[in-house]
Amino acid sequence: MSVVEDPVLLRAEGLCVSFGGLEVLRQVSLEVHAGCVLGVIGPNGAGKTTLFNTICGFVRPGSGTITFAGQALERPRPERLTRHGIARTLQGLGLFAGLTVLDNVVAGATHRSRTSLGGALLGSPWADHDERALAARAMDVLRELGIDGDAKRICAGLPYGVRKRVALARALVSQPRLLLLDEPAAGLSATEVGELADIVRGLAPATTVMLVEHHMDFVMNLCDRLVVLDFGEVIARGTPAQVRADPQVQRAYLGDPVAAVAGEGGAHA
Ligand SMILES: Nc1ncnc2c1ncn2[C@@H]1O[C@H](COP(=O)(O)OP(=O)(O)OP(=O)(O)O)[C@@H](O)[C@H]1O
Repeated sequence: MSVVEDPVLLRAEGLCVSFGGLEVLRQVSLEVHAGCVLGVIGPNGAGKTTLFNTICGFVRPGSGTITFAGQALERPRPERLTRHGIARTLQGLGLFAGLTVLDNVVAGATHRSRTSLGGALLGSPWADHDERALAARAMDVLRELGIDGDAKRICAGLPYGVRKRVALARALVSQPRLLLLDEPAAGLSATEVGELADIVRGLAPATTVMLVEHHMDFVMNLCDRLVVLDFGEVIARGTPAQVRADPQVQRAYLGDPVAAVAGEGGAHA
């Protein structure tokens, strides 16, 4: 008998988060289907990054549950996320400025190494083998992202668009099942945004993507489904076309360019 796998890779149910008296997430529920690109949008302060932080275990919800690949993610430890099959990029990139591009990317995959710290210090044969395998894998990812020529360069001083790709490579090298991208298009030129969309579309089908983003053209063209947050609540969900036509979404963006939600060329909501 074949086992039918749940098409929902990540499910959040009834997430509530408060900081002091401020309710930042209120009963947020969503599903991320395997192999899809889900975009989370909403005005500034809507709770998007807090939602990511909750999934990653940086923020503990007051109530609610998160299930990943059918297993409850109870108190996920951020440093263990890649072991679960989840990787994340940060708004602030979080690269080691003084390290090379390659070393930054290898740092994202060290959980896959079989070498213990003791083994590495004692020069176990696994240590060399693992290091070479990780470097080869990291080079493959850099090649896929078109920045293998920068592998030996120190990150500091590289153009912002290249450093953004390094951050993406560092997340991808752990071969995550779920990739969380926090404002991946922010600060990129129009050309770079288009290239990024191609990269995300071209990811292995086994990679599911959840992204937070303000760049509406990018979101509307790339995402399979959207969830819209406003003041910590889900106010709409559906395909980009459904969300774009939703009057509540348009109202939420009043004060920001409504045209941006309507996909009429505004770059940022
Ligand atoms: N650690 C924290 N302590 C207190 N308040 C916080 C904390 N983190 C976020 N907040 C507040 O929670 C609200 C939601 O913030 P969050 O960063 O999740 O929103 P966002 O939708 O990602 O916004 P943006 O689009 O501007 O990045 C904001 O009012 C913010 O000031």
